[in-house]
Amino acid sequence: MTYVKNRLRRTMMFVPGNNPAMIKDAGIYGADSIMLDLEDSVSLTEKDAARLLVYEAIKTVDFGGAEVVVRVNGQDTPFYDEDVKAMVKAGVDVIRLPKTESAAMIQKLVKDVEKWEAEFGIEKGSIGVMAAIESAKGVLHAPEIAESTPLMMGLAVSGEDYTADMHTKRYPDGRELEFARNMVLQAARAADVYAFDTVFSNMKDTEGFYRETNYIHELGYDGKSLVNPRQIAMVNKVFNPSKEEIEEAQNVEAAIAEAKAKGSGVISMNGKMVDKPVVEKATRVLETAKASNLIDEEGNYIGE
Ligand SMILES: CC(=O)SCCNC(=O)CCNC(=O)[C@H](O)C(C)(C)COP(=O)(O)OP(=O)(O)OC[C@H]1O[C@@H](n2cnc3c(N)ncnc32)[C@H](O)[C@@H]1OP(=O)(O)O
Ligand SMILES: O=C([O-])CC(=O)C(=O)O
Ligand SMILES: [Mg+2]
Repeated sequence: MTYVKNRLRRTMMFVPGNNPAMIKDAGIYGADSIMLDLEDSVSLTEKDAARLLVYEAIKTVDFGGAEVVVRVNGQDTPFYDEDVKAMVKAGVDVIRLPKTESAAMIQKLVKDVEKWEAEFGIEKGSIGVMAAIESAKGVLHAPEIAESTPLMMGLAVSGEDYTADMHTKRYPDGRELEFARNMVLQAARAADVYAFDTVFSNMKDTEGFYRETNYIHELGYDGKSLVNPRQIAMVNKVFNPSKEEIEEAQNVEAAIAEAKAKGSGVISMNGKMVDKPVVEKATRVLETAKASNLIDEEGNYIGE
C-alpha cells in the first residue's frame, strides 16, 4: 500500500483498534477510507495489544481497496513512538495525528515517519499524514498546520474534544462548531489538502445526521469521519451528484465548448450565465461522478 494524494475520500470510518471482529469485516462496507484507531477508542491497558492487532491487520486483512489510515496516540503520550514505528513498518497509507496544535507537531511526525522508513527500507514519501484539529489552539494554527509538509493529506475537525476545550458541548444545529468548521475548511482549501468533518455519534438520529452531512457538504468539505458502517450510504447519498446535477454539468461543458468554438469565454444557458467558475464547478461534479462510478468513460449515467 502506498499513499495517494488525490482520491475519493467521502467516508473515513473509525474502527476501534482493539476489536478484531470489526477490523476483519471493516472492508466490506465500502468506506473510502478505513481509520484503525489506537487512540481514544482503546483503553490504556489495551494500547500495546491494539497496536499489535492493527499491525497484523494492515499486513493481512483485505480492506477491499479502501485507503488505510491509522489514528496513533498523541505526541504527549508514552504510546506515540511505538505507534508510529509499528504503523510505518506495517505499511499504512496515512497516519492521523490527534490533537494537532502546531506545524511543528506535524513536522515531528514526518521526521519520525522518515526515520522509520529509512530503518525498514521503505521508500521515503510512501506514507501520508493528516491532522486532527481538536482544540482552540489547533483551530487558530490550522493554516500553518495545513501547509506544514508536502505529505499533508488533509485536516479533520474533531468536534468532541474541541467542544470540551471550548467549555461547551455538541448541539443539534452545530453553532458551537461554526468557527472551527469554517477555519479548518479555509485552511485546507488554501493548502490544497482534504477537509473532513467530525463524527456524529447518535446512531438513532438519522435526520440529524442527514442535516449535518448536507450542511458540511454545502460548505465544501470533502468527507466526514464516521463511527458506524450505516453512516456510509447516507454520506454517499449526500456527496454523490444526482443524475440531474450530472446532466446539468454535461450541458455546461457542451455550452462552453460551443462558446469557445465561437471565440468566447461566456455563454448563456437557459437564461443563466456560463463562464469559467461555472465550468470549474461542472468539471468537479463530473470528476466526482466518474470517481464514484456514476458515469462511464463516455459520460453515460450508470448509477442506480
Ligand atoms: C470521539 C472519538 O474519538 S470517535 C472515534 C472513536 N470511536 C470509535 O471508533 C467507535 C466506532 N464505532 C463503534 O464502536 C460502534 O459503531 C458503536 C459502539 C458506536 C455502535 O455499535 P453497535 O451498536 O454494535 O453498532 P451496529 O449495531 O450498528 O453494528 C452493526 C454491525 O457493524 C459493525 N460495526 C459497527 N461499528 C463499526 C465500525 N466502526 N467499524 C467496523 N464495524 C462496525 C458491528 O460489529 C456489527 O457487525 P455484525 O452485524 O457483523 O455484528
Ligand atoms: O475526529 C473526530 O471527529 C473524533 C474525535 O476524536 C473528536 O471529535 O474529538
Ligand atoms: Mg478526539
